[in-house]
Amino acid sequence: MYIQLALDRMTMDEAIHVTEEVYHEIDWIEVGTSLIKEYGVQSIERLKKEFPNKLLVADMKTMDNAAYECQMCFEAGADIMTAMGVAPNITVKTCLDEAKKRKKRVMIDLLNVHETLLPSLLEYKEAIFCLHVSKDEQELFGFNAARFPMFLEEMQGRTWAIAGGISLDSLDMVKQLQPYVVIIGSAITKAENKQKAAQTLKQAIFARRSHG
Ligand SMILES: O=C([C@H](O)CO)[C@H](O)[C@H](O)COP(=O)(O)O
Repeated sequence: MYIQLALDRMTMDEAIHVTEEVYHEIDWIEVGTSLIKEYGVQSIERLKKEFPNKLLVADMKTMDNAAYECQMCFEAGADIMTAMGVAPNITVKTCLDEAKKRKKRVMIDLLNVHETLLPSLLEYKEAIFCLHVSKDEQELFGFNAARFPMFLEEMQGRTWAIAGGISLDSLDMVKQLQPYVVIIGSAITKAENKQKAAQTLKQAIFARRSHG
């Protein structure tokens, strides 16, 4: 199980500082959507420059304009980009094609994907799927991704990630689900002692680390 650190709602300097603090506890770095919106693709460039040895995920949440957005984020240094599963199928497919051309990958965010749409997305065997509970659902409804995860059966045999309000409290449940990637943002980035928070989370995960 890999740990992906999600960097959101902070300045670029804070993002770099947090990553330095927890560098040894995490595997992948996510340039959060909020950083990309606030600072543009320079946020991707800067994080790749600072941390060239970590795999970098650009949380573009692409909904349209796939070729252009892929070019922007991959040229800036992203190793993986995210596309929304609810986007038109041609958009998702174009992201996968663009990624393949460059030997990069796409994470398909299943946020708000209806079960009738899922089968067409599961055709993309090379994708990483992300079971995601949104920030708004977390903050306004108290949901988190480990509590009522959807599409677990469908994820069997696939490469998949889980995201949305995951913390030490929900980690036992996450471990049982055995995702390929566990995406953690606020539980680390908003903790008073970020290094300690990341260390504790990693120790809890490492106790049953199965691959990676
Ligand atoms: O994708 C995310 C969210 O939509 C905000 O852009 C976060 O990366 C994801 O939710 C992980 O962050 P936490 O929920 O704070 O753990």
